[in-house]
Amino acid sequence: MAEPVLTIRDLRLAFGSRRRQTEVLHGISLHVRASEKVALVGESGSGKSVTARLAMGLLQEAPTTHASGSIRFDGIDAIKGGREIARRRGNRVAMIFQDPTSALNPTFKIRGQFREVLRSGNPAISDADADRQAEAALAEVSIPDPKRALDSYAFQLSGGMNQRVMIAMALANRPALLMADEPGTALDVTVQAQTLKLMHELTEKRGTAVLLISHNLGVVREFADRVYVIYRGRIVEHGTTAQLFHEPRHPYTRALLAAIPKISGGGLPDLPERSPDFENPLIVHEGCGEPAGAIA
Ligand SMILES: Nc1ncnc2c1ncn2[C@@H]1O[C@H](COP(=O)(O)OP(=O)(O)OP(=O)(O)O)[C@@H](O)[C@H]1O
Repeated sequence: MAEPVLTIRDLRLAFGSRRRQTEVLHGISLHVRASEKVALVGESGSGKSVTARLAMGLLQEAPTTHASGSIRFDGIDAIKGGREIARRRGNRVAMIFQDPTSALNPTFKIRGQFREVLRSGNPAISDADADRQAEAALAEVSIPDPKRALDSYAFQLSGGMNQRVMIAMALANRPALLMADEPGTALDVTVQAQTLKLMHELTEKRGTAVLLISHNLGVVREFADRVYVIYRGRIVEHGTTAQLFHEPRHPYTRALLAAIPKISGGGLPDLPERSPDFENPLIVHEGCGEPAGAIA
């Protein structure tokens, strides 16, 4: 079996001063093997993002952060070598965030940001070569006019386009591991589903390992090979995706499964079939209550 690209053992994290600390991670252990797709699932505040940020070397330098345990990526301990891990970001390990538009720099065009990413993997790359690679990468994520996208600012592109740009950038240096923190949750559900599908296809093609962070077990069902369920800073259950869905053992996993929205195909039962007429708000459709103009 392939060696893990990421191994986290007994990870503990507390925030606060030396004298007064609050522990938020109470001994997390998980691993991700080469080419494997693993999900870390739990509700808001359970400790998913801080685990990923520690693994990316993004948190441990802060004076109010107290981390112990081990996070090994590429033979480097991220707890001790935060700077070294951070240096490798975008090269051997990359991250995709929830909101692509705010993750991109609003003051630079996509072209400049893409060149910077490619240069972090290959400092000697020329502008012309970087642009060629960027165009090919954008075409691969189905951006219709890559040249035009490169000459745009993030705010000129839709959220869905920015998410594709982020995926193209994250995978541009062929990282061994991609960490995706709730990708697309800031966008609508259709775009979120497309984002996950695209990410799945590209990482599958390239053999990139993925750690997907999500609060929604429904989202990870199609995506992940294995799932870790995190609850209040502890892994309460882990197993293959099929095991977890068919035989959930922990009550919290069962509660997460029960929270998956069910689409039965029958539509929402209590709503009238016709939607309100926004061009003629005074016309009241059956079941919609008072006309807009009637509200004092
Ligand atoms: N910089 C910080 N200082 C103090 N506490 C923090 C800090 N960052 C996170 N926390 C706390 O750590 C806990 C875990 O936060 P984390 O962001 O990892 O949760 P999460 O599971 O990713 O939730 P969400 O889905 O809402 O992002 C929370 O109680 C949060 O308030």
